[in-house]
Amino acid sequence: MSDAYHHSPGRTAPPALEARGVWKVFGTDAGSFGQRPASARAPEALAAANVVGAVQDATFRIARGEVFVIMGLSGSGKSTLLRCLTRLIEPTEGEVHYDGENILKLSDKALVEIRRRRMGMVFQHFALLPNRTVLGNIAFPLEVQGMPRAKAEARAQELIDTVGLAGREARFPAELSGGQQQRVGIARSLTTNPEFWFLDEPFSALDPLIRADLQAEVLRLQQTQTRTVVFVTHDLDEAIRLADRIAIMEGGRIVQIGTPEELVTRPATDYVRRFVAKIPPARVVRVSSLMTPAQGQNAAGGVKAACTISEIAPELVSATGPLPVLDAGGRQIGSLDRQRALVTLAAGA
Ligand SMILES: Nc1ncnc2c1ncn2[C@@H]1O[C@H](COP(=O)(O)OP(=O)(O)OP(=O)(O)O)[C@@H](O)[C@H]1O
Repeated sequence: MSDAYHHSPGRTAPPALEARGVWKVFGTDAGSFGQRPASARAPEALAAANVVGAVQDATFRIARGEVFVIMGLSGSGKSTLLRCLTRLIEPTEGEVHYDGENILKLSDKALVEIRRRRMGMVFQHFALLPNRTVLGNIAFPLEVQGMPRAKAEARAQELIDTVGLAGREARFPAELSGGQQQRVGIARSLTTNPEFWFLDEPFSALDPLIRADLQAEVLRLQQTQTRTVVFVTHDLDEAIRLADRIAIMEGGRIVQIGTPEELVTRPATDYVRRFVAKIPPARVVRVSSLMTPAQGQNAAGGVKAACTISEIAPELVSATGPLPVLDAGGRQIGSLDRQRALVTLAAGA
């Protein structure tokens, strides 16, 4: 995750990916839906007409390198929205721009090309090729692109090491645990070095420890090779761990988009408030939000502005006065009142 997005989410760079007024409705054709006035698109009107508004008027921008998490209860429209973004499902209405180009206007051929070269995808249940080894599965997308097998396998080997599968390259999918299979899926989705990485509930079927391992893996990969990531989950804990920003969906609509800190400290609706109620503020509130700006000399020690209050708990406990706050480069940009930070640390704990 890059610090820039915590401070000014989505505003510093031109959007890598943008959805404008995206709708996906089931139960009517796009033509007749397009003629509906706004009043006939309200949730009650859709329900009365027996139309499922799986995604309703989704509009957002995702900055390059951002981890954007789509979260919501089962049936809220997360998967459908993700599939609209990749055009695995044809939206009923709206626009989806990659670097300013609307992919809904692309020919099938151009779309396949953009998916192969620029997008990587991981799903909860996706088919590994049963007759290919781990190495063969991971090399597969490159072979599809026409890369000679030996070269593709050399690249695959690098990824095997990256995702911690070294020593298992000759195994077949049936000989792997669920967590290992997901690691193969992750590696396979990254062989082409995609700029955009889409993950749809990739860890939901795994037990909590393996799940935490793989979340850490995603964060580690993101630190070494930054991509624009769209991650779908119904697990708020996972969302908070991974996200620069989270979009919360309810009944097909995005009800709030914000950093984890914004959602916890300023929930826009009761629905969001109930979702985030169990999250201790210290886990999401950043030092930068509580500090008083100050220019100082090079401080001998201090805490990073981008850290959460939980992350600096040891420093807070041992400090005797205000703590210098440092930017990523180690320059002092503020001062943190210890008492104020301790109040946040205690809240909800
Ligand atoms: N092909 C389809 N035909 C009709 N309705 C559909 C279809 N696909 C999805 N829906 C409906 O659209 C809504 C959103 O579904 P979606 O799968 O996107 O939700 P979700 O938030 O991803 O749920 P989950 O967490 O359970 O996967 C649901 O009401 C679902 O029943």
